[in-house]
Amino acid sequence: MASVLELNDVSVVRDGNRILDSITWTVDSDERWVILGPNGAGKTTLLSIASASIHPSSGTALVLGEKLGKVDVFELRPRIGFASTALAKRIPADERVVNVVLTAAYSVTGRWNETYEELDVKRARRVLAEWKLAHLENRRFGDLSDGEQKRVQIARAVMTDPEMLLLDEPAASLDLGAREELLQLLSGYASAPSAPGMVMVTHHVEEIPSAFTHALLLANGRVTASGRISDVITAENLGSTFGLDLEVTENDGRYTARAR
Ligand SMILES: Nc1ncnc2c1ncn2[C@@H]1O[C@H](COP(=O)(O)OP(=O)(O)OP(=O)(O)O)[C@@H](O)[C@H]1O
Repeated sequence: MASVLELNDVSVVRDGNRILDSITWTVDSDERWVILGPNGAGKTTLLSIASASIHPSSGTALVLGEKLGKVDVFELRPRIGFASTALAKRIPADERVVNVVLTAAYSVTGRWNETYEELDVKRARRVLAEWKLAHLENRRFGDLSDGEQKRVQIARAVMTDPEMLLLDEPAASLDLGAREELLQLLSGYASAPSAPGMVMVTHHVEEIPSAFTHALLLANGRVTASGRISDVITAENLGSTFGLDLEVTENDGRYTARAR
């Protein structure tokens, strides 16, 4: 299986602080990873490397086989699907949902020209249907609920058939129904053989979609555990990562955690 991400001894230093410290990590195209860790652990910074948004201060990072620092990131980034709240904030509130998704094919937010290929429009509609958004295609993005907006962001991220999909806290701020609906859709997407390598950052084990295969735990910029999800999401590993005495349970690939 080809690797979509290969980090070797990667560190990121900002203002003299080592916010990522000697990370060595490989994501293969048939793996779906979740990253968990306390606030400030470095999760978003790690996704910034994976999305070719920043370069390591030291170490080497191969993204889709291309070495950061040696590759034109403007050619690399369109091959990566990325959904995050920071990106969503750049979507104009009055943009129609279908255009939010469609403009991904042109790597812009905000509709900028009226001549889209019919094929792209068809694909945007198919993706909207897959993410249960077809009935909202003509609504303004800013008028959607949080749950609907999150699904639109992911639909936009998968519109271009990315070779790697990165999701930064896709279920944050969702109510129980919206979270469960999103997790079901993510699980369905992740279990398709054609799905790309995936990495999702979350704060809660309850937000891990059941089809996810691997987990990486981070604390203070360092990896505290990584590997197959059932080996990593344990009371011992999460307890030492979060500095808590925890009880962790698993049921059909879904996890819960509580302080003891
Ligand atoms: N450009 C920067 N300059 C200085 N410090 C930074 C910079 N970017 C991030 N940091 C710091 O690095 C640490 C890791 O930040 P990061 O956002 O990656 O953590 P996180 O695990 O995603 O946190 P959260 O769970 O709160 O979103 C934080 O202490 C943050 O303040």
